[in-house]
Amino acid sequence: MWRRVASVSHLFSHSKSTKFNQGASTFKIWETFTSESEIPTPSKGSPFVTFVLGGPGSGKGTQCAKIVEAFGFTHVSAGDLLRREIASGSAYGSVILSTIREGKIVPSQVTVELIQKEMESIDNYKFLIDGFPRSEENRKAFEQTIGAEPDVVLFFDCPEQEMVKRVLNRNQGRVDDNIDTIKKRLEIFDELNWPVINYYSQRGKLHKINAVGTVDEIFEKVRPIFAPLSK
Ligand SMILES: Nc1ncnc2c1ncn2[C@@H]1O[C@H](COP(=O)(O)OP(=O)(O)O)[C@@H](O)[C@H]1O
Ligand SMILES: Nc1ccn([C@@H]2O[C@H](COP(=O)(O)OP(=O)(O)O)[C@@H](O)[C@H]2O)c(=O)n1
Ligand SMILES: [Mg+2]
Repeated sequence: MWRRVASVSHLFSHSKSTKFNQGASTFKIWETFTSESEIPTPSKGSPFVTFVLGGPGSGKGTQCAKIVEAFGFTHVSAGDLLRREIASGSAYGSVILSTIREGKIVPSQVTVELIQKEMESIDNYKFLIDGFPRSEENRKAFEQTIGAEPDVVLFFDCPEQEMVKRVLNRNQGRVDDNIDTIKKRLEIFDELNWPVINYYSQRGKLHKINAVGTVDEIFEKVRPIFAPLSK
């Protein structure tokens, strides 16, 4: 039932000779970037994808809202898409719910399909993909299915104690914002996140941001990354 079709191809169709569909040769382009502050220049013909990584409660969603406001991105939250799928009563709903409740990672095939559909439905070329990829499996599934790599990867680096405190105070009625599930999520984050971080760090795409401070203080560290982009 899952198809390896880049049906977001309308987004990528103008980028035939760009990094989006050159496979391994993509990396050659990126190896030339020596400074992590350099980002590629986006154009309306091809999507500009930013992955937003960080542990639970590190402030990904909060900072995404600020980036949307300042730079005109569309926020695509993997967790929100999964919760929307549960609420819609879809066939995947019960599996997704039990996976989230256990603090585990939903199979990449499901999450990537939701992200792909969402990207297709949006009339914008600047995307923030929040909470994804959470594992190497997630990362590879996105690249293989969508045929694209991110342009920028943000990583909100936050101490565990601070993340736990924030999640327990979040008050959004989420089934996974309780101490038992948080512990599990942090364990899984620790186990699966670092290979993804290392992967993008080696490719010069990673922007690691200290996520301790006020929301505005943190955004002032994010802002310069996107400064070359106009809204
Ligand atoms: N810099 C910050 N300092 C204190 N609390 C924060 C900060 N950023 C976000 N929060 C709060 O912490 C909770 C988790 O933030 P959120 O953006 O949902 O994180 P994530 O998406 O990474 O799980 C929310 O209640 C949010 O209001
Ligand atoms: N790529 C993803 C993103 C979220 N999820 C699931 O959805 C849950 C909530 O994700 P989220 O991004 O909304 O959570 P926060 O980091 O924002 O607290 C995760 O703990 C996973 O169970 C997933 O399986 N795969
Ligand atoms: Mg979030």
